[in-house]
Formats: sequence, C-alpha cells, structure tokens
Amino acid sequence: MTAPQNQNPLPTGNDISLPWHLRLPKPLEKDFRLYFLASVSKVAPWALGLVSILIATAMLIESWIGTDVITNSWRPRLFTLMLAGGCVILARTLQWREWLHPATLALAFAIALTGNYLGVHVEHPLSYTFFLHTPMSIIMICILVRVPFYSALLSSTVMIGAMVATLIANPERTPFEATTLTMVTLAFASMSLFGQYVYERLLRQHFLSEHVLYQHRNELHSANLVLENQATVDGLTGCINRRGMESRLNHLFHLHKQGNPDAPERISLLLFDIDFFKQYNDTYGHPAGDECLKKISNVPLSMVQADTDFVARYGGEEFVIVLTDSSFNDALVFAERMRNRVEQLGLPHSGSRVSQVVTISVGVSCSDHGASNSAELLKQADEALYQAKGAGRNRVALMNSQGLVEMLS
Ligand SMILES: Nc1nc2c(ncn2[C@@H]2O[C@H](COP(=O)(O)OP(=O)(O)OP(=O)(O)O)[C@@H](O)[C@H]2O)c(=O)[nH]1
Repeated sequence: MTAPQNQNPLPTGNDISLPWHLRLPKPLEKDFRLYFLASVSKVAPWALGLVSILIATAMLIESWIGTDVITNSWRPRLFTLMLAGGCVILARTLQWREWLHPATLALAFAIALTGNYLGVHVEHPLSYTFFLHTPMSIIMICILVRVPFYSALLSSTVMIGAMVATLIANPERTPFEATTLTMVTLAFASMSLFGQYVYERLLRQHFLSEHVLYQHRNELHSANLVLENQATVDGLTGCINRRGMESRLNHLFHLHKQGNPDAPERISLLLFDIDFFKQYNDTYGHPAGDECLKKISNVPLSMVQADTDFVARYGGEEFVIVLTDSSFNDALVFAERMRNRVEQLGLPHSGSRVSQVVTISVGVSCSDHGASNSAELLKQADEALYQAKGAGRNRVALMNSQGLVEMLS
C-alpha cells in the first residue's frame, strides 16, 4: 500500500525559482551577502595563507634564478605578500570580515599586475610565463577565496584587459606567445567563472531553502504561542485559566525548590470567591453574572505588578492571585485592599446576606508556612477561605506559620 500523498506540502526553497542572473529580491539579496561571506570566511584564511606561501616561494625561486630577476621582482612581490597577509588578518577578524572581498580583489589585481610588470621588465627566456599570474588571480578569486560571481566577472575582465593591453604594448612578446597567453587565460577564466556561477547558484538555492525553513519555523512558533495563549487564557475574564495557573505555579515551585537564581524567595497565594454568587445569578440573571465576574476580576488584574505575578480564574466564581517575592504582610495588604476595592465597586447585590453590594471572601497562604508544593499551598488558601466564609464572608483569612487560620478582617 502506498503512503497517502500530501495534498498541500510545505513550500521549500526549491519551489522558489532562481533567475538565471541569480539576483534575489533586495532584502533577500542583502541577507544572502552575509550568508555568502559566512560560508567563505571559514576557508578564506587557509586559502589566503596558501596564496601567501606561493608568493613567498616565487620570491625564493626568483632569487635562485638570478639577481636580475629578484632585483625587479622583490618590491612588487613584497607588496603582494603584505596584501595577502592583510587579507588573512581580515578573514580572521569578525568585525573586519566585510572588507574581505574588496581586499581579495585588490590582492588579485596586485598579483595580476605584478605578472604583467615582470613579464615586461625581466630579461629571461621564460619571462613570458609571468603573464600566467592573470589566470592564477582569476582562479584565486573564483575557486580559492570565492568572490561573488559578478565581482569576479568584472574584475576578471579588467585583469584580462590589462594583460592584453600590456601584451600589445610590448613588442618583445611574439604574436604566438601573446595569442597563446591570451587563449590560455581566457580558457582558465571561463572555466573558473563557470565553476563560480554554478557554486553560487547552488549556494543561493541552499540559502533560499534555509530561509523558507526559517520562515516556517517562525510561523509555527507564532501559531504555537497563539494556541498556547488560547489554551491557557479564560475566555470570559481574560485571566489565566486553571490549567495555565497550575503549570505556572508548578514551574515557580520547581524553581523555588531548585534554589534557581530566577526563583522567587517566597510564593503567596490568594484565593477568593464571590459571596452569594448563586443568588446574584438567580436575581439578575446569568449574563449579568458574567458581567459581574468580568468587573470583579479586573480589580486584581489592575493591581498585580511584577512580571511573575498573575491572576487566574480557578473555576466558576473563584479566582487565584499569585504574588512572588512580596512579603507575607504585603500579600495580606494586597488581599485586604482588593476586598475593599471590590466592595467599593458598589455592584448592587440584593440577594446577598452580608451586604447591599457584591463582596468577596479571601483566603491567603504562603510558601514560607510549610507548603512544599502548589497543591498544598492551594489547600491552605482554600482552608482559610472556607473559614472566612464561615466567619461571615466579606473578609480576609490567612493560614499562619503554625498552620492555624486567623481572620484579618
Ligand atoms: N454567571 C455565571 N455564573 C457562574 C459561572 N461559573 C459559575 N457560576 C455560578 O456561580 C455559582 C456558585 O455558587 P456557589 O458555589 O453555591 O457559591 P455562592 O453562591 O457564591 O455561595 P458562597 O460562595 O458560599 O458565598 C453557581 O450558581 C454557578 O452557576 C459563570 O461563568 N457565569
């Protein structure tokens, strides 16, 4: 049995057709330049090191051949050797790397022109071979150091032009030598440039594939964030839902236990419940009950400040506030202020037996008082809330360090 075909596969870099001239849209082209530079910068120091060794070897051989050769060659050779050394330094230094390509081109010109100069000035039967520096320079920029294709094409043309002009201006070179040198140079240049074109085409295709993959990854990441948000936020009040609360609280406890430097010193938990909410619904209707829940939840939402503090809807008309790094006293002040602000909202509640307006009861617990995990902390706050209800509602109760519930108000 064949596997089912994917009707709508994700696009890959191969789906984006690369034009024959290789140019990508402007922003992509800019990114590709950096990508290209990063890909060549790993081998460039070694390649330029090799070029430096070749220049040094050429100087050595020229000093053996005869003093008249080295007399003519040592200055331009030393100059190109220094240029090559400078290019190696550029390739190895991250902040200067963007200058690598222009510097490599300068080096290639220096080598090619040195060849032309020596081909004219050195009196030796084999001196015409100095002109072979031009194809060597083209090979260097296309294969060894990989200058971008268009720069390589332009500079190769200029170098070949300079070589041909020198050959024409120098009557000592026979037409046969001049033609042979020009043909050899053109052959080397076209092969090297073709190789450079193919290489750059493949590299661009690879870059596009990676770019598309990167975009997919970003889209997936954003979609995940949206989904995660939807999965952990309560649709009615905008508070974190119970699932989100449990995972955040567990995470905080996990950090706390591990003694992680990002962990809060203590975790305080406030659990509150709207008093006689069933009667509120019965009196004003369920939609009004929903509105009431929104208004009440806005009170703690407007009060939490630290990034790690949060408000969650624990279920029905019960809410949890988690405060990190506040002292226990500060958490009690928060609870009392919140209870007071809810009362101050003045939402009429004729069905309540404790007030004319909507009120809440709050239970407060703290990790300093023996709770070793989120379930225990919630249980302690629930026990305090239960007693706050029993003590008449519209009040704050706390679980103290002895494990006893005390009324705050
Ligand atoms: N409007 C509305 N009501 C809800 C929602 N979730 C839960 N409730 C109601 O909240 C009420 C909770 O009632 P109880 O648990 O009896 O508590 P209570 O009436 O507040 O009494 P005490 O907590 O003892 O003061 C129930 O009537 C639920 O229907 C909601 O999303 N919207």
